[in-house]
Amino acid sequence: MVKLSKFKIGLCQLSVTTEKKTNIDKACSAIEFASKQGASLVVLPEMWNCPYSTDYFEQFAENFDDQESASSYKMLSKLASQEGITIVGGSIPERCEGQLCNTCCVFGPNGDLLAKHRKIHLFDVNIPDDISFKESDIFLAGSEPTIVDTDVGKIGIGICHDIRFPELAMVYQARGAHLICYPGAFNMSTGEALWELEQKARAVDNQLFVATCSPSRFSAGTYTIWGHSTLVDPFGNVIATSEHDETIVIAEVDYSAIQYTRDSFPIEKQRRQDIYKFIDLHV
Ligand SMILES: NC(=O)CC(=O)C(=O)O
Repeated sequence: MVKLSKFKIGLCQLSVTTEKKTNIDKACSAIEFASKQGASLVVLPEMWNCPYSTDYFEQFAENFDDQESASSYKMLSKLASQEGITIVGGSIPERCEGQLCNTCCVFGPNGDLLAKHRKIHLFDVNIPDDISFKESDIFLAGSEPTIVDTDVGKIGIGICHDIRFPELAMVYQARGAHLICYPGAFNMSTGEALWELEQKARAVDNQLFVATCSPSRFSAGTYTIWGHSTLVDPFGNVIATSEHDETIVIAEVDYSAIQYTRDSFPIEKQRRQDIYKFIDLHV
């Protein structure tokens, strides 16, 4: 049940250091700042507590069941309840049964964990003379879509490369999502070419809001990050965005734009399942 159909969102584009405590302190201040600006939903970047680099993931990983050591996880839960807001906690490396996952935790206003999304599509890429990265050397892929009912609507979660798979966004749309949040860390070449395009495509195809949140460009590690955390509406308009520096984007989400867009272009009613013979995405 949506309590707020019009609210402010805060996208915290943080610069990530090699000191975990510094990263947690920065995230904590950013969440408090966004909340003071009136944000009811705050989103953090992919890998906000750890440089986006395969040499750091193991060292920064947390086991969420071990409350003593899970300092990033605990901070998010505490801040959600302290500020009375919903937090889509970007992602951090999660230690799970002897393996690592790239995991996003969502907390509600009383600090409870509402959902946990493990990145489904791992970022394995090799662009000759440009970039090579292989998340699957380190991470185990998640196997479940994650849609979560919050005070600020039904939110589907994807992590970065997950945005490239329209099927995942379609599952979220079919299950009633108002907004899809993609914490992400695109790099310089994929960022310039595809970051905004992918967001607009997922928003327009599914007639819902898309929010992304990235680390800032000058984060630690050798992977150079694109930045540009953004909010796109169901019509494909960029409601708010940023450059690549550390910043907090505050923007208004108004879910009436979803109905307006769907009434204007009733593509859901016009869909010809008889022709595409798609699998049933609603189950
Ligand atoms: N972190 C990622 O998944 C990066 C990605 O998808 C990209 O294009 O860059």
